[in-house]
Amino acid sequence: MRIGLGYDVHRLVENRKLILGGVTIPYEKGLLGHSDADVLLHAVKDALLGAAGLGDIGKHFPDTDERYKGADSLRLLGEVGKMLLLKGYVVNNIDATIIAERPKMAHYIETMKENIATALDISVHQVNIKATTTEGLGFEGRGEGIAAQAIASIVIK
Ligand SMILES: Nc1ccn([C@@H]2O[C@H](COP(=O)(O)O)[C@@H](O)[C@H]2O)c(=O)n1
Ligand SMILES: C[C@@]1(CO)OP(=O)(O)OP(=O)(O)OC[C@H]1O
Repeated sequence: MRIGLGYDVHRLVENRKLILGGVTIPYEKGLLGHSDADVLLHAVKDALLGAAGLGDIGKHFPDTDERYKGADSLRLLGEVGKMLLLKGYVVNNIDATIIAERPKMAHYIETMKENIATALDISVHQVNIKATTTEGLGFEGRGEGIAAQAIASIVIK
C-alpha cells in the first residue's frame, strides 16, 4: 500500500462561484483560481498523485496553460484516476478535510463524496469528507480563504 498527502488553499473573492467537491454551494463569495478553484478536489488529486509518485497537479495541469482556464476539477480528477490505473494502481481510500469558517458544508458532504467516487470509478464507501472551522483563527477563520487537506491510500491492481 502507498499513501499520499494533499494540501491546497484558495482565496475567497466576490463574483466567483464557490465549488467544492464538484458541488456549487450558494455563498456570497467564491474561490479564485485559474481553474474552477475547487480546493477540495485539488487536495484530493495531490494526495493521489503523491501516493503514486506522480508529482502534483501543477506538473500535470499547469496554471500557465490556457486549456486549464476555468477547468472542471472533477474532470481533472478523472484524468488523475486514469494516470493511476496506467501505473497499475487502484484507490483504496481517500479522507479529506475542508477548513472553512463558513459556509456550513454538512449539507453538501454526501454529494461531494458521490462526485469523487464517480470521477474515480470507486465506491462512495471509499471516500470520507469532513469539514472544520478554525474557531475564527487565521485566514480561514477570517473568511479570507478556504483550505483543504487530503490523504489517499492506493494499492497495486
Ligand atoms: N464549514 C464548516 C465547518 C464545520 N462544519 C461542521 O461543524 C462541525 C463542528 O465544527 P468545528 O470547527 O466547530 O469543530 C464539524 O465537525 C462539521 O461537521 C461544517 O459543516 N462546515
Ligand atoms: C489545477 C490548476 C490548473 O490551473 O488549478 P488552479 O486554479 O490554478 O489552482 P492551484 O491549486 O493554484 O494550482 C493547480 C493548477 O494546476
